[in-house]
Amino acid sequence: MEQVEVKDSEGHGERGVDMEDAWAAVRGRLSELVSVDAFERWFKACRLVEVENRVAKIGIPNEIHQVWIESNYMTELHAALNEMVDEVVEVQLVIEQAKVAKSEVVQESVDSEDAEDLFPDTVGEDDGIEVEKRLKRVGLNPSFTFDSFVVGANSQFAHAACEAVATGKGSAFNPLFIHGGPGLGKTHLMQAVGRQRLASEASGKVVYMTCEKFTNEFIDAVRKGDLERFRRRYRTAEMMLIDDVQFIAGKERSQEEFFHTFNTLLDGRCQVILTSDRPASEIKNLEPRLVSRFECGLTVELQPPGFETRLAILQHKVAEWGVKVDDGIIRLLAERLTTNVRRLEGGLMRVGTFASLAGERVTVDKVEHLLRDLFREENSRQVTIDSIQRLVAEQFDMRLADMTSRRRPASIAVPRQIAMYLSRTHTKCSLVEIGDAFGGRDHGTVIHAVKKVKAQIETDRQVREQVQFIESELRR
Ligand SMILES: Nc1ncnc2c1ncn2[C@@H]1O[C@H](COP(=O)(O)OP(=O)(O)OP(=O)(O)O)[C@@H](O)[C@H]1O
Repeated sequence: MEQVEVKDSEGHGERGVDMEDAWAAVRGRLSELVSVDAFERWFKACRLVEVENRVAKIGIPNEIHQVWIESNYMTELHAALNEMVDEVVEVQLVIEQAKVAKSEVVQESVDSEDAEDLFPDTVGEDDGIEVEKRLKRVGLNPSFTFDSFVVGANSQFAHAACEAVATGKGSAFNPLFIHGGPGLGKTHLMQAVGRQRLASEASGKVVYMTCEKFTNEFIDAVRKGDLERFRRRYRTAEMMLIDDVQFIAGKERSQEEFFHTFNTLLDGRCQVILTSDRPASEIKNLEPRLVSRFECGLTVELQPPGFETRLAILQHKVAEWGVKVDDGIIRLLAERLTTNVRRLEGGLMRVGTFASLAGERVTVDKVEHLLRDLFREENSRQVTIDSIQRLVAEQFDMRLADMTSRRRPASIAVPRQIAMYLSRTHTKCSLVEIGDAFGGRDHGTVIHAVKKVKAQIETDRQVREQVQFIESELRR
C-alpha cells in the first residue's frame, strides 16, 4: 500500500498532503480491516486531527465511540495508520462534541472575516461528502438524524413540529421553541432539522450555536469594539438553531442584543429554533419582551419517555451499535433508568461494553453492580409525597405543617388538594398511604381532591399552569 506522509499538525505534510487526504487513506484501509457494519457505525463520523511526534489524534463524536473503538478496534486503527500514514506509537481518541466543535468552527470563521465563510454556497461534485463536511462545519452531530430518533407519546408533537419545519411545511412555527428536562432529545431533534435543511438545500445558510456561545462572543465583540462584524455574521442566517436559551437569563446587555438579532432574523424570514430546559415564561430574569418573542411561534415540550418508549429506544440503540445484550436485561434497564434518554444510553453502553469485553452473558447481578451509581441516583430522584408537599408549600408560600393540618381556608385547602393530586399521579402510593401522609385523611378525601384538581386543570388556566410548573420542577 502506498503511504500518505504526514509530518505536522497544521494539516500539511512534506508532500503537501492534508489531514483529510490522510484520513481518507486510513478509512479506506480500515474498511478492509473491519466489517462493513462496524466501519459505518464507528469510523464514519471520525477524522484525523493531527499526527505529531508519532502520536495520532483521532477526532470522534462522543464517549460511546471512545469506549467502543478503544475496546474493540485499536489494533485495526493502529495498523491502518501505520500502513497508510506513518509509523505511529500512540493513538489518542479526542471527543469533538458538536457544541464544542461548533465553537471552534465559528471562531475560525470570525478570523476569516465575514459571514460568507459561514455559509459555503456551492455544493461539490459528491453531494453526500459535501453534506457531511458542511455538517461538521456548522457543528452538527452526524448521528442526530430523524431516522435515529425514536418517537413516543412523550415526543410525538415535538417531533411532528420539527419534521414540519424541516420539510418547509411549518413556516408558521417561527420560532419553534422546544423545552424539556436534560437528556430528553432537544438538541437531537433541533439538529435533525438543521441536517435536513443542509442536505436538501445546496445553499442553506444554517447556524447552530449554544446560547452561552452567543453571549461570550457578544461580550468579546463589545470588548474589541467589533459589534458590526458580530451582527453581520449572525443576522444573515436562513436557519438559526440556538441551544440552551435559558443561559441568557439575567444577562441584560446580551438579552438586548439577542432581542435585536432575533427580530432581524424573524423579519428576514429566517427560521429560528430554540431549546430550553423550561418554558420561556418560567425562565427567571428573562425580559418580558423576549418571553413574548419566544412564545410567538410554536412551543413544544419533550417529556421523559414512558416504559414502552424507553424499551423501543434501547432496542433501537442495540441494533444501531451492534451490542449483544439479552432482552431481559434490556427490559431491566428500561424499568430502572427512567429519568432521561442520556442515562439509558449510558447504561446500555456500559452493559454492552462489558458483554463485549468479558465475552460472557450479562446477569442481573452484574448489571446491578455495573450500574450501581446510576441506579442509586435514579432512586434518589424518585418523587415522594414529602418532596411534593415541600415543593407545593414553597410555590404557594404556605407552611409545610399546613399540608397535614385541619385548617381549611382556600389558600391552604387548594394547594393541599393539588399536592394530593400530584401524589396520586407522580408516586406509586396508594390512596390510603396518601391520606395518611396528609394528616390521616381518609381515602375518600383523596379521591375527591384528585377529581377536583383534574377537572380544574381542564377548565382553569391558572390551576393548569400552576400544576404544570410544579410538575416540571419535580422532574428536575
Ligand atoms: N427519542 C430518542 N431516540 C433516540 N435517541 C434519543 C432520543 N432522545 C434522546 N436521545 C439521545 O439521548 C442523548 C441526549 O439527547 P440530547 O443531547 O438531544 O438531549 P437534550 O435534551 O438536548 O439535553 P440537554 O438539555 O442536557 O442538552 C443523545 O445522544 C440523543 O441522541
